[in-house]
Amino acid sequence: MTKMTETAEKAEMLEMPEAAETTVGRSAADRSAVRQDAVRGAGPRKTVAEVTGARTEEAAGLIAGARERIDALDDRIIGLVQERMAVSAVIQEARITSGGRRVNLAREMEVLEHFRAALGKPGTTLAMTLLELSRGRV
Ligand SMILES: O=C(O)C(=O)C[C@]1(C(=O)O)C=C[C@@H](O)C=C1
Repeated sequence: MTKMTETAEKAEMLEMPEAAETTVGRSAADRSAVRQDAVRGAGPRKTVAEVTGARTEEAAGLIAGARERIDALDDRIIGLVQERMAVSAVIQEARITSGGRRVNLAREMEVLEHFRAALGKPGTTLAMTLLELSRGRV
């Protein structure tokens, strides 16, 4: 298992921001972080350990890659939630226009049970949030 480079490790241990700013002796992951900081005009940068909680470059690299996948998944989840809200609005609009009520509690119970069966108690909480986002948009 590869340890953090000596320079990076020393800079972290001694809390030397000026040393931490240099790219010399830094891992590829650290150099990438330095570039990202420069792009967004950030202040003193954090070490890989601070950003990822990892203590080795191997773990830091794995975490960085997995976080990219999580960000991509979160984007898709957000897109799906927005799509769900739009479909729900179509249903509610049709029901209200036909003279019915916006809310249909029996259906909401089905949705809650669907999520509870798949994800347990936190699934119910998630479904309640989805219903809150979907209800009353028309
Ligand atoms: O299925 C319906 O009848 C809807 O109106 C959709 C929906 C939902 O977003 O799931 C929204 C409001 C209702 O109270 C019940 C469910």
